Amino acid sequence: RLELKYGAQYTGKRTDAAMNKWRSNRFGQFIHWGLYAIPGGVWNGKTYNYAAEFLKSSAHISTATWDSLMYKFNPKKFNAKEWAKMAKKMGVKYMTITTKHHEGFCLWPSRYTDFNISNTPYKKDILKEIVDAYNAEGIDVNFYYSVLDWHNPDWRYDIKSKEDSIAFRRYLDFAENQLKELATNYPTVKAFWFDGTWDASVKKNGWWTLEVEKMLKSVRPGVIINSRLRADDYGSRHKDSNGELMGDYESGYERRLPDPVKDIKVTSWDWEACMTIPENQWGYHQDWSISHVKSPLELLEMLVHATSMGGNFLLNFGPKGDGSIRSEEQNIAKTIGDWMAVNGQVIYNCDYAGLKKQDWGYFTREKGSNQLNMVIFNVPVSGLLHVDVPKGMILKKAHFLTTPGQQIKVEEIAKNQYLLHMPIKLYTSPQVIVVECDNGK
Ligand SMILES: C#C[C@@H]1N[C@@H](C)[C@@H](O)[C@H]1O
Repeated sequence: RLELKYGAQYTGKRTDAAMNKWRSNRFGQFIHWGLYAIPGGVWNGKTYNYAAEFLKSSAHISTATWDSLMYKFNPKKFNAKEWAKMAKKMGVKYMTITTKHHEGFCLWPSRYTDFNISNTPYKKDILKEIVDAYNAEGIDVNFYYSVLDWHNPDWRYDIKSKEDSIAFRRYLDFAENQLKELATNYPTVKAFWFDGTWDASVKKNGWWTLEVEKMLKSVRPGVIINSRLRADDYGSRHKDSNGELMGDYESGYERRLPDPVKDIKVTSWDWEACMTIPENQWGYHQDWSISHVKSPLELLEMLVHATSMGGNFLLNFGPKGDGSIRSEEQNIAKTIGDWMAVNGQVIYNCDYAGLKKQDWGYFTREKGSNQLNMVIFNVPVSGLLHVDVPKGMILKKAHFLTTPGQQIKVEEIAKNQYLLHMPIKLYTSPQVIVVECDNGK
């Protein structure tokens, strides 16, 4: 093992109340909103297919031109309470919002840069409106913060000279001041979601990433930090040079999920996957016909998949520049919310059940419960659901979550092997079967 000054500060899962709440939340809404929402992936009449929040670089727009978008940011259709109500109905328990994305524009009236909401026609502290509206709906709010900052002249992609080092040190002080400002002025914030930390300049300053983690945890005790902030003494990210996870949960799953067999080890630490609805658009893009757009059922399966492996699922929304939510996103929120209203108990406060993955779908288990949840996406033509159980576990009774009075036949076919007999019919939404187990302990 290497002696590290800036490596993991602890091993194993945090078990304090704040982390237990973060874990039990399971389902979150990501919101990417900034100046990039105004052009929405189109510049001078040309549509750029790459992620809309990267339009400045895709269309080779100068910083001066891009930054002047600030004078156009005036979301007339913005209504924080409507956003929060939609999120509540979708069934999310937390929301992570981009306080500052790579463009450097701040949704809050930061005292450390003029490139912020107070200098837009909107003027008001829009971040506070959003935090208050979501908190009022009982939804926890987390802050996304990009360390990468295209606006700040002290930002550096690498440190190649004394001048770079002096400038970047100024930048790190600026960023730390902004983070302290966010943690101080928005006291209900529950977690910080760092991004834009992949460049050599940050990897060469692992000390700063630990200093920021410690500062935030002292300003806001219990606050949760993602692994993406962290670099160790040797520039190793997410996991330190001894292979230990840094921060409080792994946040490397971006637009992908761990494999239920090959990546089963993720069940031993906390993690979160963040997901776009189109293939790769985080900020609002005017034209979603340029790529596949995931259906509500595809996204619902990803949520269940994440829960089944002990992870959180953060589904992204990209509000328009006028503050409205596009109809496709509203429809997805409604469809997922309708399912969650009936079946949310197999997601919230649920975790990896410890059983072998089967083709028909996913197992989840509520913490401390002797009830096994089976979420079925692929009904076998035989109607027979195969279940391999760990030694000592006995499956007793089963029924659909929604019809507790109708038993489903549970047939033991061999040692630690069962078949559940599902009525053969057309199912048009994921089915949930709950199974009473005897864990033999
Ligand atoms: C690349 C990249 C960024 N990481 C995602 C979470 C989005 O913020 C995207 O712009």
